[in-house]
Amino acid sequence: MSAQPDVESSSASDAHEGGFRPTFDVSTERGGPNYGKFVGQVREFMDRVRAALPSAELTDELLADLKSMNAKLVDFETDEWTSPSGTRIDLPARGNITLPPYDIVDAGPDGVDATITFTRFNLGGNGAAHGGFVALLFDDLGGMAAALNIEGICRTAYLKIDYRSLTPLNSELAVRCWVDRVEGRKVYVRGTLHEGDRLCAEMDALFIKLKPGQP
Ligand SMILES: CCCCCCCCCCCC(=O)SCCNC(=O)CCNC(=O)[C@H](O)C(C)(C)COP(=O)(O)OP(=O)(O)OC[C@H]1O[C@@H](n2cnc3c(N)ncnc32)[C@H](O)[C@@H]1OP(=O)(O)O
Repeated sequence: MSAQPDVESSSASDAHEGGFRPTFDVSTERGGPNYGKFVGQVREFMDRVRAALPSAELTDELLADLKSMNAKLVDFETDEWTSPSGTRIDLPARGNITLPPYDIVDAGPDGVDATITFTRFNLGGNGAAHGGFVALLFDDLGGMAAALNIEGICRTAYLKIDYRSLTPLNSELAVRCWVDRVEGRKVYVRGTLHEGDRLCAEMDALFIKLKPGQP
């Protein structure tokens, strides 16, 4: 299991509180004991689709399979606060299939350390990761670093990425985000992404602490 930040339980009466919640119902059981394997298969499928040149027959076969699978999920839609894809804190990236599947190594007021391995789904071009996925990784982990530092919830005001060298696929990378300084509601966050000693990218971001009820 990944090390994960502490989050407290909140009640359903908080349903319309603003922004990203500092607290949400924690459950490592939603979706069942195999939900993590399910997400893993979804991610593998996205990798394989990105890499595949299927025959026309296989495309038709997979299309039928996917229609069948989508139909099975129609009646199980839930809100963002109770979907396991985003709230399963025991899984990489909280089980959120939108995010690159980072693993938290350590997280607290001093910053967030994580590892990430980008794969074929994250391909930008010529073997390197897409810069948008690097920014997405930094936005989420930077937001987490800000939230843990100020014990409040923030939204990104700006997110600047310097791409210092190519970010590879299929290689474990180290990412770190930390709060540089806090000025009132403004939380300035820095970040780095390394392959070994090589710096791939740096982040300079501003997160704004949300006022109570602010969306
Ligand atoms: C454990 C948890 C796990 C969970 C961890 C989950 C982490 C998820 C992280 C994902 C975060 C996102 O992607 S959030 C989604 C992307 N972001 C958004 O959609 C935000 C859209 N923008 C907004 O909603 C708004 O503009 C805000 C909230 C950013 C700011 O509006 P506001 O609250 O009215 O504040 P405002 O008065 O305008 O600004 C406050 C101060 O910041 C300054 N300021 C505002 N924007 C900027 C800017 N771009 N560049 C420079 N400075 C700025 C202002 O000059 C002012 O300075 P001064 O006069 O005080 O000096």
